[in-house]
Amino acid sequence: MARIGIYGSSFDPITNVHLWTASTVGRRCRLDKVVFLPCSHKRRDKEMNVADSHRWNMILLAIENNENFEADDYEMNQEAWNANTYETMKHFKEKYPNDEVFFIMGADLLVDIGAGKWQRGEDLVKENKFIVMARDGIDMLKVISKSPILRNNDEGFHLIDKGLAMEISSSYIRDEFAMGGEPRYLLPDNCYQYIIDNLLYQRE
Ligand SMILES: Nc1ncnc2c1ncn2[C@@H]1O[C@H](COP(=O)(O)OP(=O)(O)OP(=O)(O)O)[C@@H](O)[C@H]1O
Ligand SMILES: O=C(O)c1ccc[n+]([C@@H]2O[C@H](COP(=O)([O-])O)[C@@H](O)[C@H]2O)c1
Repeated sequence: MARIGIYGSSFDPITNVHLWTASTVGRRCRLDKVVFLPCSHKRRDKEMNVADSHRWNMILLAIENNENFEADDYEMNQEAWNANTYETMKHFKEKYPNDEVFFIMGADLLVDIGAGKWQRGEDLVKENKFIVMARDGIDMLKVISKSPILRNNDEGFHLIDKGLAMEISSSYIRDEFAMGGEPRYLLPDNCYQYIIDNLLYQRE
């Protein structure tokens, strides 16, 4: 039985922190693979800044030399954005029926699920396992104990403190490109070059 982590994000663009957190979690939780799952541009709660194809191509470039990393375009291929993580996890548990599947996320998302902001949040928590990475300023145990949705299902949460609060956000990189800055060392070289070649994240 393999252990598989599903890492969902907009990856707009993928950054070195996405890669570093994926490899840290992979090692610490003995995952056989981490699946990078970009969300669809049809998502209603967040607007994407470049086409799905660009976000997808950059993920492929970023993970090309790591045999434990894979990308999956399941959410990008959904007809409409009726998708949510509950349905996505159902899909992956069906795709890997003999394996153990985890959803990987930062503690900021634990706060959102606990506050009831996710679709079918209670079912999601009841029926799935999560690897939750600490983020500065968030007390994960307190978040769980204070949320009725989370506290009665807390055996599904594997809490990880990466030991280093490295923060590189996609929005910071986008802003740097838009303002003529130099975010070169915050993302893989080939992704940086892809952005330059395709004139992405430029000022309007
Ligand atoms: N430094 C970090 N430590 C732990 N988890 C992180 C870190 N950065 C991002 N994550 C997690 O990665 C996932 C994807 O986050 P997201 O795509 O919003 O990243 P982002 O780079 O902050 O994007 P944006 O700036 O566009 O909002 C979420 O689960 C988030 O909690
Ligand atoms: O299922 C939901 O209701 C839901 C609400 C917000 C975010 N998510 C998922 O959480 C992951 C990270 O989201 P975000 O906002 O950090 O890009 C991504 O895989 C999203 O599809 C899921």
